Amino acid sequence: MTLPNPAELLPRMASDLQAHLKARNIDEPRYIGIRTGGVWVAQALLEQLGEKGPMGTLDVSFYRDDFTQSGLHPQVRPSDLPFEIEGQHLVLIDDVLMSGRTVRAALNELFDYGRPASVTLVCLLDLNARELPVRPDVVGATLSLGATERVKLLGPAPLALERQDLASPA
Ligand SMILES: O=P(O)(O)OC[C@H]1O[C@H](OP(=O)(O)OP(=O)(O)O)[C@H](O)[C@@H]1O
Ligand SMILES: O=c1cc[nH]c(=O)[nH]1
Repeated sequence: MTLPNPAELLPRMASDLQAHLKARNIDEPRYIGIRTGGVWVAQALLEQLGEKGPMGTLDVSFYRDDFTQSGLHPQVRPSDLPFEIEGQHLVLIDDVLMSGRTVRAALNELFDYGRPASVTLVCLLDLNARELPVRPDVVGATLSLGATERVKLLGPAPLALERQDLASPA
């Protein structure tokens, strides 16, 4: 399986996002990346869009539905949302969409800050393996992996995708 080069996906993602926002008359959305990989994609996307406004970052660790099983990861950092959530149009950005559970956790966290006017979801990769009714509005590429295959985004710059096989010894 050949993995796409994120740099080649970003220009179309940026133009698809612009078209999506324009169709909904959304002028000044607030951009939020999900740590870790989603923040790197958000930074690259904002650069592509020529957007200089503040970007929020979300760490959804405390909101994960497997939190009690996985415990607290040593690298958990607070979320940083340098703008109001209430009434705003949000663009939520992540690197990979697999089960949809990370996005569910992100939405729960965001709604603790306020009631946004809308949330647009952007993902670099959709792995076509959703367990929840979560679909990206803008997607870089869709891949179907084997049962033991995973992809990892390396970053922050340059961005690259790496294939991993859970069945192979580390
Ligand atoms: O749709 P899901 O099944 O929830 O999977 C998608 C999530 O998995 C990865 O996060 P991870 O927790 O590995 O963190 P990372 O971004 O720090 O690699 C990825 O960055 C997505 O956020
Ligand atoms: O392959 C996968 C699945 C979930 N999250 C990732 O980052 N990669």
